[in-house]
Amino acid sequence: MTAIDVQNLTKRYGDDVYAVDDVSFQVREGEVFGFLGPNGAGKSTTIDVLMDYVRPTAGSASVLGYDAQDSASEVHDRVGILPDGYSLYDRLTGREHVEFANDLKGADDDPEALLDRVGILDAADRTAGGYSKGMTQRLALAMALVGDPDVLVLDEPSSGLDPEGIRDLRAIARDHAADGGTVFFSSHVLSQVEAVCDRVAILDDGRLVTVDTIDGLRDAVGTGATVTVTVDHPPRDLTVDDVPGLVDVTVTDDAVVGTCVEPTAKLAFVDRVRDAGCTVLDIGIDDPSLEELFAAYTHRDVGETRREVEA
Ligand SMILES: Nc1ncnc2c1ncn2[C@@H]1O[C@H](COP(=O)(O)OP(=O)(O)OP(=O)(O)O)[C@@H](O)[C@H]1O
Repeated sequence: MTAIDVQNLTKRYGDDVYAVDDVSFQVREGEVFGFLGPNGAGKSTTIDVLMDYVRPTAGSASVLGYDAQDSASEVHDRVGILPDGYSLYDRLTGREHVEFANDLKGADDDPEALLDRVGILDAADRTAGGYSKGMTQRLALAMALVGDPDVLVLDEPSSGLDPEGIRDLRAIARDHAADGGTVFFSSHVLSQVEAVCDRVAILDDGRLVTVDTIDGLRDAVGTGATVTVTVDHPPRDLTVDDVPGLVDVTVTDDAVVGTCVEPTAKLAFVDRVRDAGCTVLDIGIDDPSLEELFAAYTHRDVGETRREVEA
């Protein structure tokens, strides 16, 4: 079944700011779906429409078959949201925040179990005013998990988290999907999306650029994997011209490097190096990073993409 269905969604502010421009995509139940785009791409606006925080100019959005506008309370009952830049109540403790979320959701979850799951059980009875940025984010994630929602919407969830927090977040997202739930993971941090998502939508300047698996994106861009075969000595008679999908072969004193635009070319390439009398000492494969794919799709250079990612 479709968990999230966005059809021809447009949100315009004033006469000429198209925050989201004719965007359509579907998220399947049980998948971790990455929603990727640079700052200002329209990610939060799309989420705001899903939650009926803003009304679309045109098009529609639904969650688990419920129209985001007409059935907002049914949507809210089934969605746990970690909003971008969530503000806590300084004078309430972590435990009280989870109890508050329980009240809002009509749930009866054990605050300690949830706080433990996000790694801040030891701060359960401290007031949130003294929480660090990472702890704040962890608490907001615990609140999103209240009531075991069918759909988890995470807007820039790794913001403020340390590496351990990021690992915990990924595990929570994957567990949620493994249990049949759906995760909508919006981020401008490409590596986060790559590590956890089944499929990715790329949004740029309000428009949907593509929706695909990470492997599908790689195939479509066709930038290929770099295969480095470390050898005992340079090959004497290397014949590679007839290997389909193998391009740009270079030979150094201790390695033969080829770009494979077809997965099957990798093994064939290594075989040919062996056939040329070399002993293969090591094989390294570097797939193009999501950063490079993103740059290719949005027609930016990788340096520009990196600057946006780091912003
Ligand atoms: N209330 C508003 N009034 C006017 N313009 C807005 C409003 N909300 C968003 N925008 C504009 O819409 C565009 C998309 O913004 P949005 O916040 O959805 O992007 P985003 O992809 O979530 O970015 P970020 O990663 O920085 O959070 C931006 O150009 C933004 O300035």
